[in-house]
Amino acid sequence: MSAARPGILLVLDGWGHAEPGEANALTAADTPCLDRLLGTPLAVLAEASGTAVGLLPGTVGNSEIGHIVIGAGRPVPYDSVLVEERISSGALRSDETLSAALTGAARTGGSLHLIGLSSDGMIHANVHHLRELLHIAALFAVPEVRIHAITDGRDVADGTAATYLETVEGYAAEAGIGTIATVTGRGYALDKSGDLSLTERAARAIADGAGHLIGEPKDALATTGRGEEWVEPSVVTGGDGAPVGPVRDGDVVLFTNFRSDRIQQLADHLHRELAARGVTFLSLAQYDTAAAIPALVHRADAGGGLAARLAEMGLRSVRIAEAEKFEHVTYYLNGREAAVAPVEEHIRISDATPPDYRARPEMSIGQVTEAVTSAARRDDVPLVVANLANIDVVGHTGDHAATVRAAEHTDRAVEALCRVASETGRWVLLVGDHGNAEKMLTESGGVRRPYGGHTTNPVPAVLVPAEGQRVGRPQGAATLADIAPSVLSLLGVGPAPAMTGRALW
Ligand SMILES: O=C(O)[C@@H](CO)OP(=O)(O)O
Ligand SMILES: [Mn+2]
Ligand SMILES: [Mn+2]
Repeated sequence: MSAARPGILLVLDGWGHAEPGEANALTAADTPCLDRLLGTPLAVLAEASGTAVGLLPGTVGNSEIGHIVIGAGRPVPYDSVLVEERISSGALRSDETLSAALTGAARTGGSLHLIGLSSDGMIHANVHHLRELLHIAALFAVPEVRIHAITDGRDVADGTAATYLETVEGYAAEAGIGTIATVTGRGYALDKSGDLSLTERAARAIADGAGHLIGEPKDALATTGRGEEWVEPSVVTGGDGAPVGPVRDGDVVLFTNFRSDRIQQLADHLHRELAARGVTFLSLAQYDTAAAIPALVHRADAGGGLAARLAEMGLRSVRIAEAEKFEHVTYYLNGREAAVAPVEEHIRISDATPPDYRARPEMSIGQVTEAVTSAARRDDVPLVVANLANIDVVGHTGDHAATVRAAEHTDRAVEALCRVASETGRWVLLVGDHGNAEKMLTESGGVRRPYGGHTTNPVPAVLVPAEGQRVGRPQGAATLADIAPSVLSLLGVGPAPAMTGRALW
């Protein structure tokens, strides 16, 4: 353990590692500061995807599990793994909550509505889970199942939604039950910025069958000029031209995303309207909704990590991020603990209207940098934790040039913060939470497409020691589980008992 020094933990969101190449926006960018840091012996590559962080093997990393594991100091089984286990073991078929709801629907003639992201991006959902859910609905003789498909274009390449809709229709045909009733882009249905005008468009299509009327589900894909994330809320109509599946009193609604943060806004919006009409609400995994929606699969405990240790030792930390990543440096880093410990201060840099990030790759990084600087200048704050969102958020646009600029803005911010750290006797630990911008192109069937999704690549983790601070070189393989023990060691504190990671420096 090194002598205690205050520090700054900087999460560069979406900062993955890959060899230089046409797809790599990070190596294409002019980033002299980051390049220098990555060239020091104190830089290491850390695993941030798959089983190293509690995901299924070969699954790309994501911000939630990335920040959960950075905070926990150990891999934590993610909701996708827990859902997968309940489905593949067949246990979901005998789930009491689900059985009661479906038995009720079969008895009263109610419909089951399945609402979720229709892709296998494995960040928010897995469309293949519908196969089991439709099979279970058939087992319970539910009279009809309406599928409200949400198109992706963010976790998976654009131009793939038609394939996923076909997959859903194939599972419905195989189960002998299920019709796609609405098709809506995730930009509307999975908004998390609080823009309820977007949520309302999705809710009107799902709840009332009000939206762009279409004959076939795939007809919805022609409604967008800006990628499948923005397919207009569309309603499939039957031969008589009437919508095939609005929610009616006494129906059952089951949300099929295993990740909460983006679907919870729609879930709460629909619950406010429909629960009073005797509609039963369920979610496949546990959600952080205002409404109490029974979950079929419960979360693993992610507590007992960095936040608990800092509170135990009375070490104050200031957490800083833009709105897009604020929950990540607070709620998720704290192990999905909503209570704010007395030794924590949270600063949310809120951007009035989320612009088209391609036009503003700098986002609000200037304000974030200012907030980190003023916290670093305080001597009652041993730890400042911040997330620089640009590389991931702009990376999700799939726009290579904009992402290069986002990386360059990030580089200038890191350079400024390293200078502040040096002036204030602090170390700086930089780490990615998963990859994104190092892969901006994908290829399938010989066709190359822009790709804004995450990767399974390792992420850089690099320490800039405080003036005169003696540290060791990282040895052996590293994962995100090693970050919390490293931060605690640099603060002169031992790891929390539950931590399986180790101090890298
Ligand atoms: O934007 C999101 O919701 C996901 C991608 O779907 O990214 P992240 O895990 O970085 O939040
Ligand atoms: Mn992220
Ligand atoms: Mn992301």
